[in-house]
Amino acid sequence: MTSDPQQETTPDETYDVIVIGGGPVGENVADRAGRTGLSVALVEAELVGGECSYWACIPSKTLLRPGAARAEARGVPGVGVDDALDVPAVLARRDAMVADWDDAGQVSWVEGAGIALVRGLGRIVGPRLVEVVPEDPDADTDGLPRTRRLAARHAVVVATGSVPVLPDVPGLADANPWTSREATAVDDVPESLAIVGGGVVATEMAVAFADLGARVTVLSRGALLGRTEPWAGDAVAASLRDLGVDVRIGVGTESVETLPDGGARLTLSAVGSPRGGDGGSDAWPDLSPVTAARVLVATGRAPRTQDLGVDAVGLVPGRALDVDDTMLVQGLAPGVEGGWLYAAGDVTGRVATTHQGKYQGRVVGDVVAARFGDPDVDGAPTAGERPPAVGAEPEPWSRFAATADGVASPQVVFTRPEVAAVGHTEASARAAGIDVRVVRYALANVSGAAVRAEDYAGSAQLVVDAAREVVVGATFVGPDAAEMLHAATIAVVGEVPLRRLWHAVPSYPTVSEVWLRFLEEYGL
Ligand SMILES: Cc1cc2nc3c(=O)[nH]c(=O)nc-3n(C[C@H](O)[C@H](O)[C@H](O)COP(=O)(O)OP(=O)(O)OC[C@H]3O[C@@H](n4cnc5c(N)ncnc54)[C@H](O)[C@@H]3O)c2cc1C
Ligand SMILES: NC(=O)c1ccc[n+]([C@@H]2O[C@H](COP(=O)([O-])OP(=O)(O)OC[C@H]3O[C@@H](n4cnc5c(N)ncnc54)[C@H](O)[C@@H]3O)[C@@H](O)[C@H]2O)c1
Repeated sequence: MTSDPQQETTPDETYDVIVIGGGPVGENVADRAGRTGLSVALVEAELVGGECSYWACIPSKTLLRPGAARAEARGVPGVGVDDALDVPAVLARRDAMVADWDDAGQVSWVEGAGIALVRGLGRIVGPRLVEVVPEDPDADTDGLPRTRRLAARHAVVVATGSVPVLPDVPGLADANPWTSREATAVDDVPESLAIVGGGVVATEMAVAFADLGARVTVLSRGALLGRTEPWAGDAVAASLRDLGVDVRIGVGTESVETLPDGGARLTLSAVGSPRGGDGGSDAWPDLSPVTAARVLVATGRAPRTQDLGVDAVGLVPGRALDVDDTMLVQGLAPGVEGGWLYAAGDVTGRVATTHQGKYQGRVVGDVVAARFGDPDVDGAPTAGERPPAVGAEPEPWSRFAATADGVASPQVVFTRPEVAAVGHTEASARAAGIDVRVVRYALANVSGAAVRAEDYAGSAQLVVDAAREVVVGATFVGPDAAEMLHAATIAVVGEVPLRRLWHAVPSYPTVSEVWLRFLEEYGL
């Protein structure tokens, strides 16, 4: 740990606030932190816009959209659709959506917002001190020093995101496996793809690559989408099989052998009990080896703190940055002054979605802006509001608290069917000691579904706190379930009593009419 780096290094530049990481979260932090007149530097090692814009949300959803549009058209007689997708056109649209991996557009937004962009890899070298070096050691620094020492007068906010985890499977690293980066940036669709993992990346990429014409195998240790309702994961497993994907549940990857043609052969073993999580047979899963042109590893992500210098302030590299609800980092070493280090987004290990990270970014941006700037300055959103003292509990649901993280964060998995969920699952509500009542309804039974498609299939569920008669969780599985989720998020965050929801009349004939059915089923 650096004893007193302030005396050891003289900063080259000083800002009020330094944000490390210019992904969607860091951009939001920087924007809001500057709204009370503070000067803000945004340090970005790669592309401004982060993983989400170039290798995650945007390219993956762009690759998934054509198959979804085709399926939707097929559900309506009279609409002619080709069987195969025009793969070059799909990939060209993906390229356009990621701006050909050029961040000029985002940079111009940063500059327009008055934020100083510092390109390079940031590293904490002591309280409020950050060193920045080029990510590529051979890069031309345009006359600037190779190492720039930045000082923050008030705060450093870490928004460095996460990195994929590669499991320690013999031979896997030698097989040159893809992570989501290579999968979302694909130029040549492989003839076959073996996906290790059964979570969000695995299921979304399985649909996308099956749509693009690859022969896909999914190798999952447990039920698919293990953090959602079990019936939602089962529906995705069934639909993947309908798409021709070989879904193996309850299998582990023992070893990987690289084949002379560059492909790989994966040897499998059984994990856990014989019955997979897909509601299927009692038989052991198929453990025959899998051969594929490519392997995609989708076994989760880890907070990106490994090379961040957090040990300089007593934190453990590689671990998530633990934060309170104002996003202030906890656990600095005794003797290191506190109150200046904040974090938001994937790096906190709280929730790994862009929208929730951006929400945390707005919270921490407002906390920093109000704590260290003039919260009442013209145009500041914080006018008239005061943040809690450092370390004090913020008022829940105030602008200075990320209250929704624990109880009301939404997520959409853009598989076919889509899985959209917010708040508690039935199991997590029971574990939290809530007096749970569950209402399930088949979406095909509402008129809007029949109008929408001949073969509309889907299911939806509310988890109700029966003691308070409020919704604490909801899951929608079906075509365009994504667009039905926000009503549920509002009901959960607003703790709207069911008796008041009765007066929120869904339009006819929409699939959202399921809200009326929910309440009728509940007994209203
Ligand atoms: C394949 C895939 C699909 C996804 N799809 C969705 C989706 O549809 N919807 C959704 O909500 N979420 C989705 N996610 C999750 C989403 O991408 C993340 O939650 C989101 O990107 C987190 O934002 P962030 O700003 O915290 O981190 P990131 O987007 O990872 O950005 C962090 C930035 O920090 C930079 N950085 C890191 N370390 C340093 C350093 N030391 N110095 C300087 N810069 C640094 C990085 O270069 C990067 O630009 C997906 C994830 C994956 C992998
Ligand atoms: N639409 C979205 O919102 C979206 C899309 C993609 C990713 N993301 C986010 O990105 C993050 C990463 O996604 P992900 O799918 O990589 O993680 P995940 O946590 O969703 O799934 C990881 C999967 O890998 C399995 N696994 C873990 N270790 C393994 C091992 N050693 N061997 C075999 N299997 C193993 C797990 O059982 C699980 O099925 C997620 O937290 C997710 O929220 C979000």
